[in-house]
Amino acid sequence: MAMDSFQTIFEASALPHQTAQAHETLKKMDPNPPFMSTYKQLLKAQPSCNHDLASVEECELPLIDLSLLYTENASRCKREIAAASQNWGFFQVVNHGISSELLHRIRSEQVKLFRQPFENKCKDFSADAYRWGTPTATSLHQLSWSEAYHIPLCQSTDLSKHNTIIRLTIEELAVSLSSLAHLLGGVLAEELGGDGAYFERNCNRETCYLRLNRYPLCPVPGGLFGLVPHTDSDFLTILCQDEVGGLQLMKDGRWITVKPNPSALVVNIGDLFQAWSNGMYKSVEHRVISNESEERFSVAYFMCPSYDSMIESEAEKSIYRRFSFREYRQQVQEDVKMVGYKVGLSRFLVGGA
Ligand SMILES: O=C(O)CCC(=O)C(=O)O
Ligand SMILES: [Fe+2]
Repeated sequence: MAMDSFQTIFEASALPHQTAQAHETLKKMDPNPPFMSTYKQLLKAQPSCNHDLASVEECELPLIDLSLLYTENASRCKREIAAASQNWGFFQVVNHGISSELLHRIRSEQVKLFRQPFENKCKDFSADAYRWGTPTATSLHQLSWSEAYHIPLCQSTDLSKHNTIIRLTIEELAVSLSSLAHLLGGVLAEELGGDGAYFERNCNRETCYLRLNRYPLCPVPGGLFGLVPHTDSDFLTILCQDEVGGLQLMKDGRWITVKPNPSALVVNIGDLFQAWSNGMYKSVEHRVISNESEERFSVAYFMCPSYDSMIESEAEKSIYRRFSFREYRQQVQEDVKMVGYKVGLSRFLVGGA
């Protein structure tokens, strides 16, 4: 039965009445990465992937109204941001100061960018910005059914050789998201009694990244991960998602689905903030679930420091040893290569191996 449905997926893409030439032309125009042919062996070996997604509950993340920061309720608002970062590692913000016109503009540029033929995608931005699937996957559980442009903002001047509009839109968005990230980072640092200006000094537009994600329709029965479970290797991430949904996070040992809120941005704590706050703020595992009927888009801004920035908490007894962002990145890359996955912060525990 499972094998039948797998064959149907493959055969659906074979059009018997087409000439070879027409087929070639269609293939050339296809925006989708060649998931089915590339992962044919994995899909054959494991025709459906039981991620046990059915039992996942939907919830609303703590919702923070940032306009309160400019009222007499500012202290309460700051405490709520810190509490959500401790208890959830995730929250959503409204009245965040990013214009909805700009968010719509980036979305429509992003859609155009991803709708171009697959063949053109590597050519548009600098060579290694465009990624799709998971080249190292040896099982369906390790495969991300998505494509992305992972854009270092330091390259914003030569971001896109051909497309000026998207370049300008990305630059404009980076400026706004950078102020929002500094604002949130400052609040979180001050709530810890720490250095509120740390992020202004160590993270600037040159050191941060913007990631444009697209989750294409996934015809595999039972669905696959759009993005495999992970934590982010930054201080904090600001995410603008569409209304399709699919983002899930780990809370109290269970996966829960985040209910999309069209007027909110989602914020999550990354590994560096967990270390910097001595484990107070949580870098929580999250993942995206693909679906077979609606494609999904999201934009993520990663607040990262310069590679030489040192990450250490001001606590008397630090859980993690002092490390540079460069060291962290290198360790993550080495682990992915050697162990097959990101080990993350546990590598940097005081007294750890
Ligand atoms: O698309 C999403 O909802 C999440 C994206 C994400 O987690 C990431 O890019 O690190
Ligand atoms: Fe993430």
